[in-house]
Amino acid sequence: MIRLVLVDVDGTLTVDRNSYEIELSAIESLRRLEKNGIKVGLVSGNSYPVLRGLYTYFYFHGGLVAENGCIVYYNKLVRVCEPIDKSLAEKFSKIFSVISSWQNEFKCCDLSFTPPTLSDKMIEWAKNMGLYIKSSGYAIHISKSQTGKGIGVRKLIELHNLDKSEVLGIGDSSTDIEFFQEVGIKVAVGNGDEEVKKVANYVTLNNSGKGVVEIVDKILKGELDGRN
Ligand SMILES: O=C(O)COP(=O)(O)O
Ligand SMILES: [Mg+2]
Repeated sequence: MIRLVLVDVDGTLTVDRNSYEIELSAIESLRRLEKNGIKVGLVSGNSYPVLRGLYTYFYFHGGLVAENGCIVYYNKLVRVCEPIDKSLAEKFSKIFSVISSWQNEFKCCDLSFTPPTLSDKMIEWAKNMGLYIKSSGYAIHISKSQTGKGIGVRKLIELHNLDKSEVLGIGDSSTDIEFFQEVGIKVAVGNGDEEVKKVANYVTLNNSGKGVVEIVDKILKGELDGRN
């Protein structure tokens, strides 16, 4: 029985993968889940203040995982990663002529940069610095420990006292692969990265936010957890 649905933000709740426009029908759909007793949570590389704001006003109650797994909130705030040296934001942006996100001021452990294109030189630099580097398709992320959304999702599910089989996750990019390893039912949106679709139990026909609407309908009809 699905008791918790965890949703990525950029590229999954938006109208498309290169957009910051929230697909409002996806929010309305997820609210229907909550009305049917299935809590909804957010999982993203965005900072805690951004995610807490979205979570509050979307009126979801399943908690959140911010900074690509490093910050977890569900009735209480838990930091799961080691803090990063914030001076790396300026260093990385100078070396690779990328823009340090305004959100980095409000982050502890995961720093993000645009444009999101990861180069071999960046990967080599991160390796030499002992840093973890990845791209969500919206931003490049560096962090100190081998973070990834999975460690935050595991903590959130623990705070819910649920089994992973009771949790469904929806995502679009390679940063959602670690997330998917911690949930029972893995859903990739139709326009998601090929590597995410490969590990998904289900790929929506629709893209991004419309894909969320599609999967919510299936959940409410009991089509995804063997109820019919
Ligand atoms: O890259 C980001 O900061 C946000 O991306 P996500 O919500 O898809 O994790
Ligand atoms: Mg995403």
